[in-house]
Amino acid sequence: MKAAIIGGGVIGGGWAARFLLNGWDVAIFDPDPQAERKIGEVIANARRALPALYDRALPPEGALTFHTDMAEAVRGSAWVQESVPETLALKHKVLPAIAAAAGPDTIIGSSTSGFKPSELNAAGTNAVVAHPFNPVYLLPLVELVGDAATCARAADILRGIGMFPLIVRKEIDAHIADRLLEAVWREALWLVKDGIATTEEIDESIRMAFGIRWAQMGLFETYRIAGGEAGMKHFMAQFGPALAWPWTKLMDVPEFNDELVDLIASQSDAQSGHRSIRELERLRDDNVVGMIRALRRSGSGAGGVVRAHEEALPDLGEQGGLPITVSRQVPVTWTDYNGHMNETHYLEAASLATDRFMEMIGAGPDYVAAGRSYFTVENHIRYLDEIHAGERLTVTSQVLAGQGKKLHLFHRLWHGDGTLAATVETLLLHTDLATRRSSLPQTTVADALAEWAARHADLPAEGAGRFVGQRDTAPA
Ligand SMILES: NC(=O)C1=CN([C@@H]2O[C@H](COP(=O)(O)OP(=O)(O)OC[C@H]3O[C@@H](n4cnc5c(N)ncnc54)[C@H](O)[C@@H]3O)[C@@H](O)[C@H]2O)C=CC1
Ligand SMILES: C[N+](C)(C)CC(=O)CC(=O)[O-]
Repeated sequence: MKAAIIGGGVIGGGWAARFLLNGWDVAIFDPDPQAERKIGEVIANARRALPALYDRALPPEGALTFHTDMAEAVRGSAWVQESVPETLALKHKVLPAIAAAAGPDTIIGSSTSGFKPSELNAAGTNAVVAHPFNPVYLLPLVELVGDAATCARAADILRGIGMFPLIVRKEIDAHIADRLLEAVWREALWLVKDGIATTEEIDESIRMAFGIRWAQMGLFETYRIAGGEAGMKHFMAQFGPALAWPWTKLMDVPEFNDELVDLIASQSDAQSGHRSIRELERLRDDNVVGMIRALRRSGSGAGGVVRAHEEALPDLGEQGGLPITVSRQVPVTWTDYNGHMNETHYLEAASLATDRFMEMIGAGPDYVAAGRSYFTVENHIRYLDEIHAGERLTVTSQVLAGQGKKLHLFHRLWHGDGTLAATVETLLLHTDLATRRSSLPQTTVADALAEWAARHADLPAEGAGRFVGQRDTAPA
């Protein structure tokens, strides 16, 4: 599949990374002579961050091309994303040119932060608003506004690249999220202009409290809890009167002049000017990845979107007659001060492979919830090669023995180029979770395991059965 990105700035670069890292070919048109460098830097950040959200590898990256002719970039694309600056006159120039080169089924999305589809399409085009959030390669939300059938097709494509389409029921200036953000932004500008707070103090008030709350429950669910046991009704009764109090200056907008720009910019420089924008982007990305990963566990918000996307990724398949039990990219957080994957994560990869193998024999989460599981009693790890951040790591699992209470596995950790990086030999015992003692597995599990053991019995397992300090013997 091919996507064309028209305008490769902050948002276009993010869209390019999102499509590319999900296996789409991406063609870019942007007249800025620096566009290729800038987009390259955004994609480098995305390669570091996006795969770290997943426990499985994303599809192989697509091909990235840059074009000096917009029609050439657009031709053959299933999706074209207009991301030129936010002026209606420019969008009116660019959208008809895109439409002229696009196929009849091509989805044309506009990243506009605030224009309505009826305004964008005044010249007879059929674009829908596909409004993303920065960084587009990490944050899932895309507000879709426009023709219902096109939005439904667009939503399917966006889910396929790990995003969360929110179809806006009626067109309105600034859609949903930007209306909320604009309200906070206006209040913040007032607070700075009136000398109530600095830019830094306002940021502290957000990140130390409601910013964390909003990421996992939003506004209404958060306030429902704030109503105590009586819930939302009590919350409304207590704080409803504040609507009539001077708690907001929303429509009383501060005058936008050089004085306001200089005031905000100088405080922002004092607050964050010691770091480059790319440094700040990496800090933001690491924090966002950590938060979304934490949300994966409960499936709340963006964590649920990543989990659903991961479950829809293609099956892992086989390698050399053995099942692939892990296929993932190595996150930066798995590396250490020696600049390679830390020893603990070799075991983590093997442990994930064991979990997957347990699922394959019918001893997955439901079996465990019913009171039975396998406990590891011994591991032997051979560290054969360094593994680096960003690499695609594959684990294959071989059954060495699988009778009675015993499950003896031999995991091989492979580099992306197919060379061996490590082996982990694991012995597990089937356990009754109520008594915490070893026990026989249920027949269905025992049968499935016996089948795998028979299938793997004649396969070589060089390096298995070794002990610490054992010397390599010369091959015969
Ligand atoms: N920056 C943000 O936080 C967000 C911006 N948006 C929307 O995304 C759109 C783009 O905004 P940014 O990426 O922030 O702007 P930007 O200024 O970073 O990038 C715009 C890019 O468009 C290129 N460009 C200018 N004229 C062009 C033309 N005729 N054809 C092709 N490319 C052209 C520029 O060279 C530049 O690289 C706007 O509609 C904006 O409202 C949406 C969500 C968030
Ligand atoms: C400031 N903004 C209106 C361009 C913001 C957005 O449109 C979304 C975002 O990423 O905050």
